[in-house]
Amino acid sequence: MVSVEETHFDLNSANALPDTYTWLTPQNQSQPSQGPVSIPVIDLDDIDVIDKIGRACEVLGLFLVINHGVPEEILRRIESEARRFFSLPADQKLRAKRIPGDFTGYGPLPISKFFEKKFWSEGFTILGSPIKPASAVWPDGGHTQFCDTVNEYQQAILKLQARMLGLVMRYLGIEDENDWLHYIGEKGALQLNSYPPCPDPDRALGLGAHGDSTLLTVLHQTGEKGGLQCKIGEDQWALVTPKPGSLVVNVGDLLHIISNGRLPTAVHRVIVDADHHRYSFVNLWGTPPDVKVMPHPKLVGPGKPPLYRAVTWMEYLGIKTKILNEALDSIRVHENLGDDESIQNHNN
Ligand SMILES: O=C(O)CCC(=O)C(=O)O
Ligand SMILES: [Fe+2]
Repeated sequence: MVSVEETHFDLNSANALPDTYTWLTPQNQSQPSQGPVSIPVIDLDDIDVIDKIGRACEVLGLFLVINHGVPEEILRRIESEARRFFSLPADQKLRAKRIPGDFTGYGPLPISKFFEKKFWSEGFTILGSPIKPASAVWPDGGHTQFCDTVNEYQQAILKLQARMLGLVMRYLGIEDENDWLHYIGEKGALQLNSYPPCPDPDRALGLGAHGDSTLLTVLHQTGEKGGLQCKIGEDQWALVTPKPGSLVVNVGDLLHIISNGRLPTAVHRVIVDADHHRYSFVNLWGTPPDVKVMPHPKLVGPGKPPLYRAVTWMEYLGIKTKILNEALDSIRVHENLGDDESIQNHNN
């Protein structure tokens, strides 16, 4: 039998793009279409922050946030721990290999299986405690520092996510925190991504187009070049140019559902570069296990039927891992606001 280690292709030492990674149409346009759209920068200290963050969520579903309160020092530490992990020899990283059906683990990003070609990236997903996968990688105690950093990073980002959710809820007219505090769980999933320099970046893709199964995703990226692109139209992508001190935030499917379709899920993808090794640290924040996510009662009413049925985060993740970009449609119970003719019967 061929072992996993033998079939593992090491992106970090490759000097040509294998066929399995080569997209037939150029993916990485050297001039990404920016169009008239620019990515909003939201200052959390801005006096009009509620309106600005709400509009950013409503228009594009993706923005940069500054004055976010996440200590610089924590961002530096997660970066250094991720570099320490990804620079390990392949066989050591593979000790935490993701087992099919599991979210946690190292390997190609979970959405890869939906795409015809492979992505020029490696990912390490941590849902729940990092101790088990990290101690498999570093059995001699080297995992402690990694786990402490992951936990601190997640705590800091969670605080930010909860603060931003409160602002967005107020924008939507949900003023009382008792009407939204139940969405806040202990922590989300953490996705560490590495995009090594690529020998033929125009024909490769770091990560294919998708929306996240989250309330809000908060992402910290390294370097000045960027790589993340946000979909702004049919085949039109805006580069999310990094801004020092900022974090990227995007609306995920859960918040889209809660907002009853008012806030769009930001569809995004990642392009790669010939020289620049980019990393991203993505906090995918969902709801507590027992919470049924559905259009918020305050956002439905006469002429505003609920567009989606209720799902828990885990149920939705399960659907997403089966049908990815069709997941939202599969739980849709009503086509459009006010369109009474279009009720879908999903019991068929
Ligand atoms: O690396 C990035 O900028 C995006 C990663 C991403 O979209 C994800 O992990 O869901
Ligand atoms: Fe994503």
